[in-house]
Amino acid sequence: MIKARGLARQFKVRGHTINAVQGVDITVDRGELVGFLGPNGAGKSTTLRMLTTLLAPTAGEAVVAGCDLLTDPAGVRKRIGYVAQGHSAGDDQKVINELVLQGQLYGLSATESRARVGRLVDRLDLAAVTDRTAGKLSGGQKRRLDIAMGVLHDPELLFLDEPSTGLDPQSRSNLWNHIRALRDAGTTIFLTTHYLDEADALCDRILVIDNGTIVAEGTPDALKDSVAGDLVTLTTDAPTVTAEVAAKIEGAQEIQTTGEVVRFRVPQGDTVLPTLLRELDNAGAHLRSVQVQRPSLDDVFLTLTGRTLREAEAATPMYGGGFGGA
Ligand SMILES: Nc1ncnc2c1ncn2[C@@H]1O[C@H](COP(=O)(O)OP(=O)(O)OP(=O)(O)O)[C@@H](O)[C@H]1O
Repeated sequence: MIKARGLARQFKVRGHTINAVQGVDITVDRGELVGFLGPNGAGKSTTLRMLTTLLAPTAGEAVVAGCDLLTDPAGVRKRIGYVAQGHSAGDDQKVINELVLQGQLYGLSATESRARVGRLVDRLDLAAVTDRTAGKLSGGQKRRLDIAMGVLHDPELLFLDEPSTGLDPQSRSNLWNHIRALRDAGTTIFLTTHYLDEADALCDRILVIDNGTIVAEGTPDALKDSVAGDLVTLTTDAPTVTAEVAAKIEGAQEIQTTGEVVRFRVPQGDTVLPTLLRELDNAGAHLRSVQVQRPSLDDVFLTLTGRTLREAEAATPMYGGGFGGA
């Protein structure tokens, strides 16, 4: 559904060249829900704007929804939906009118558009608010309205830019359900996010982007497995003996002792526990607690880039502050 090769975009600002996206390869299969994860300024929106024909690439090529991005941008536009970061409906317009009008902009007749809007507002839980003005909707309802506007023409491929930014936790998980339902109904979805939990909970596959380059790609579980392994934390009355026993466990690495706490990583934390507990018992070490944690996507980012996502975001230079929606 998406096949991009060497896609790149530079910006020239006051004599400086910004390499916002540096030759990314992206493959998304039909029916997938793929997340594009990275800190602010990593190049997510710029990539999305190129894939949706809104911004010309400086280099590279792509086929999007079966059409060539460079030679048939109109074909791409017809087949995709795009929900940008900002709220797209007019605040003083009634929801129903905005939606029907949007359908007509996509070339549907008024009757056809009304019928489709009727089905969509049911699916996206907006039926109760169609007579309200868009400005009176809650954050979650607004995002669902944005999505409704983006899928009125029934696109094969939907792009969502930071769909849940600014939503409270309940509205986020509700929105995720709607995004999953769209995928289950056959829409291929490519979304950007800088939330690890969103990428983890929602996406079949994740591409991690940092400084305009894709640094990792895989299912959330495969990405986590690529980190050194599960983190085992043992609190014990005999840390030295415990660390020695841990060192003998097959695959154990990064063994660290801090006071009474011994930590190490091992590929499958839960499967080594029985052996570990038996060996510790034989060695006379008593445990006060045992914890096994799967690595998080933040661990993945840390392993790949040497920074946590939070640090990466804090370090992102804001270029004059004027490119937020870029
Ligand atoms: N129109 C523009 N002119 C100059 N620089 C730009 C422009 N658009 C984006 N940039 C720069 O390109 C880099 C990538 O920006 P981009 O918006 O793609 O990142 P992002 O990962 O989407 O971040 P965010 O989550 O904040 O939207 C940043 O350094 C940004 O300042």
